[in-house]
Amino acid sequence: MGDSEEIAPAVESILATARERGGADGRVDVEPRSLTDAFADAEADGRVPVIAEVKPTSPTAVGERTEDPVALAEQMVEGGAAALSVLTEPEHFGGSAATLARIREAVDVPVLRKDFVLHEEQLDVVEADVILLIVRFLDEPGTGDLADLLSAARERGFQVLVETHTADELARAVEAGAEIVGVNNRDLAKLAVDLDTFERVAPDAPEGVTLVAESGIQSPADVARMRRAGADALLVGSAIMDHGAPAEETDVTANTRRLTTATTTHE
Ligand SMILES: O=P(O)(O)OC[C@@H](O)[C@@H](O)c1c[nH]c2ccccc12
Repeated sequence: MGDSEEIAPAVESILATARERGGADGRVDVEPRSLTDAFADAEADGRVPVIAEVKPTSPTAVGERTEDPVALAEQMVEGGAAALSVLTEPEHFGGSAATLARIREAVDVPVLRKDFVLHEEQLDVVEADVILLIVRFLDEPGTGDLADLLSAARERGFQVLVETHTADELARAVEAGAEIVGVNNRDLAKLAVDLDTFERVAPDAPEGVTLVAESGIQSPADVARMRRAGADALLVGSAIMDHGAPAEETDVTANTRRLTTATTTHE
């Protein structure tokens, strides 16, 4: 897996199903909504660029949200989200490609397809503005090559968020030509979150790369911390979805707004 650490069993199981999952016969041809323009528009409007994630559940979540994902997505946009991320992995995250298509139809912000894409044909499952490629899971026996998948995605019109977790993975992402790089604060070997990860890895990113801090961002103080460390944008799921809380006590719009209105001096 690029390093010697064992992958958490939950992630192994996600990967095992991802390796088996087929793609689509046709080839998608996307007219993407620009992610970097959406970030710039948010900044111009005084909002922190946040990619809010529609994630019905996850291996680390305490519960599940059963509301209509389209309604949740609309509330996120209402709360100032610059873009949305939609999990399409069905078995461990409760996602679906059809849900992503419905959400993309309902909003006008860019939509990221969050999944474990390992092979080129898996790019063709659904149109999205941005697609995620996870460095740690590529360039392995039985999976695609990062640089090849990056160009295959771009040929279809996708923008690509390349996810890293270490300095070595960041170097591989840059080498492969990534322009938008995510640093995941969650270690997929242990599933533990540590915001130091972004602070450690971000300084190595070359000028001109758009940097997204991913996972574990809970509060306006966390937003401030990631922004001070150089995050151009943040990817937030759990703190907005509030998995454990009952639907009537969860205000997704307010959860999103709390983070999009954070200032760099928040403590
Ligand atoms: O719910 P959080 O801690 O705010 O994290 C969101 C997002 O970063 C996380 O869902 C994620 C980051 N990389 C992934 C890869 C696959 C699935 C999920 C993810």
